[in-house]
Amino acid sequence: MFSKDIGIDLGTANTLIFMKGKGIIMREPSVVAVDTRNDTVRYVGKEAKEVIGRTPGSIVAVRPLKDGVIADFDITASMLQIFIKKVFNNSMLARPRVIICIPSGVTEVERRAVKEAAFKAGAKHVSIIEEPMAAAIGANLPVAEATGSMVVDIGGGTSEVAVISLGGIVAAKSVRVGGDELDVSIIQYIKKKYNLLIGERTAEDIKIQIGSAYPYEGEGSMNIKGRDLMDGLPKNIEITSLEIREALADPLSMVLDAIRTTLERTPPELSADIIDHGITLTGGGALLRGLGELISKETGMPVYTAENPLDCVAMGTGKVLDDIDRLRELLSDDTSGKY
Ligand SMILES: Nc1ncnc2c1ncn2[C@@H]1O[C@H](COP(=O)(O)OP(=O)(O)OP(=O)(O)O)[C@@H](O)[C@H]1O
Repeated sequence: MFSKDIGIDLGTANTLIFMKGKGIIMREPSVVAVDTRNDTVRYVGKEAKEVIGRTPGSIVAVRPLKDGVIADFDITASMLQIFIKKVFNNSMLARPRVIICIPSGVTEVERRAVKEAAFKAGAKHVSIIEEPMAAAIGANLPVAEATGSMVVDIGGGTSEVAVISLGGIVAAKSVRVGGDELDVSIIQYIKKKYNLLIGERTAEDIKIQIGSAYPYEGEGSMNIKGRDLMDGLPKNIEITSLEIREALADPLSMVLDAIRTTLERTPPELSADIIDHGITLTGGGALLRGLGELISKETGMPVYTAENPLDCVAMGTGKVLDDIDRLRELLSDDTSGKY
């Protein structure tokens, strides 16, 4: 029977599902709202994200993957099962083959556990692919060729830097700094400077609207709302793009350090290729204004942002599904030879 194989980008911020023959068919935040009275999952994805910070005491919104690791396995597994069932409208004609990309920091136990969750959701075969490899494939880098390609995937919880050649990762570094950490830095900056407490969603909004890594044309300011820590009352303040750039400088310097370290570990022949072809940015963090300029200035390399950076990892899993006979060797755990 015809089976619709799927590729899953199980990210700390977003989960995307690619279906063979259809492309990306689901994009949902990796968020679950749990009713603590009976430990049941009440909402997942977009619905759950909407209720973050607004739930009554008994319903808690959790992000089961945090800082690039699986913080709560059972909830991750339930979320994965709900997403898989959702894309098949709860009716699988035939059991699908699944390729999952998980944050690279996860342990062997977590890796096996994620596979188990996919099996429970009805998968026939489950393979894992390394995140930077999937990102590079999704960004159309020539990963299988004898040339060095450098990818920097900046997600919600982690930033993964890798140099890939001949289908393998030659040098890599992963840091637990991604878009979430940028949001936290904004919260801390505003708290310290203005004694104002803002929520995670407001911080992300500020980052997307006026955040930057490098000066840009049309710099501006934004009116934000929070709770004054002195008198506990709601308050408005005006914040400028310059201040936000200052707030983001520290976490961004950690990403820059990871890029420098990876470049230092890269064999000279491949370094020469990177000078020629540049560094490719993927992941939602790549959308931060001026990030390419900053990395280019600090490394002296040309930097390109992939088209649709948020989709690269899911597209990468999809390309492997589409061309499994040729690309099977890029899966990190397909030792059987029988995909
Ligand atoms: N326009 C934008 N400017 C800056 N950051 C953005 C923008 N759009 C999205 N982001 C950030 O991108 C991050 C999510 O990226 P992505 O979906 O690639 O992460 P993920 O794959 O779920 O995480 P990970 O790779 O760590 O598992 C969030 O932190 C989000 O705030």
